[in-house]
Amino acid sequence: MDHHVYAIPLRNRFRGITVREGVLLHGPAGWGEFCPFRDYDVAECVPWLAAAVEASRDGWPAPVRDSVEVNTTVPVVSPERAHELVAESGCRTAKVKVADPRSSLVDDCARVEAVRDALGPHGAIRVDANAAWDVDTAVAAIAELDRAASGLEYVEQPCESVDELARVRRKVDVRIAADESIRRAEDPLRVAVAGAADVAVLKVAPLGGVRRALEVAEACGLPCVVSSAVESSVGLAAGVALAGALPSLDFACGLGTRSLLGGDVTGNSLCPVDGFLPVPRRAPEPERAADVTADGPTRAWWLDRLARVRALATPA
Ligand SMILES: O=C(O)CCC(=O)c1ccccc1C(=O)O
Ligand SMILES: [Mg+2]
Repeated sequence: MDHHVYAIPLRNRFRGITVREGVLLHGPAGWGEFCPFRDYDVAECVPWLAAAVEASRDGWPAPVRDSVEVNTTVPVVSPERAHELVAESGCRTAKVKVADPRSSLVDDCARVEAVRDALGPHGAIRVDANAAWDVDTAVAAIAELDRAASGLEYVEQPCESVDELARVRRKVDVRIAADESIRRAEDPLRVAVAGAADVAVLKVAPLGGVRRALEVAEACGLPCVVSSAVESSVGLAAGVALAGALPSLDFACGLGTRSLLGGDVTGNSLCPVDGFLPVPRRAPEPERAADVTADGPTRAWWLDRLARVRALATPA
């Protein structure tokens, strides 16, 4: 079989979704994963296909390290649940989702305090606001969250625009990381030139593959953090390959997301051990894909999407 459509339930709602779906593609170099979120239009899916084609047809560039430190990712959950997730992760760094419509700043601070308690004084805490704040709200919220964390490592995408990020960055002492601003940028260099961020977040699929993400890393000239899009272990492997190939890596990567899923396509998942993942040479075989096969309508929806993205990506 050269493709497999999967549907994996999430253990907690994340980014408004409760099930992660996509297509695994097989080629001469192994397996790739195509899993753009349902709300993306066809054009936005094109780089995701390029990343899956790279993995399955070409493989990845050689790594320069053999393991990668990762953060655990804490969704919008109760402080008690956040404490448990961090304690069971084995990671020294945690990323906490904040500024969600279902969570007030008071809730966010309580969750961050619980995460600090679970990590101990030497762990690192970063927060991700997914562009939810305006400049003044960001400046005030960052001060509160920095206090609750007893020091934040960085704040990811506090506001939407590059200009707003730059303004927040001038007003706070906490580092700013750009995520959506890198992913959606036609010119990632602009983020650095504008003085908008201290750290760039790179995701393989929206950037169009490991090679393209390495070019973006070089062009933006910032320290990079590789993050997942909450893929199965097949897609996660591409993220770890990128993290393994970056010339320098100063922060833990957002690739500890296997635990957000209630299943996987592989028997041997990319779960961090003591906060580290081994750098793979190719994606793992999806030998357990049959456990998470999508139902008929879901399968039809994905094969139709794949055909339309292919048609756009390879003009007749
Ligand atoms: O960075 C991490 O810790 C996990 C990945 C993550 O948060 C994420 C996953 C899917 C879509 C968006 C995001 C995000 O960083 O905003
Ligand atoms: Mg982010």
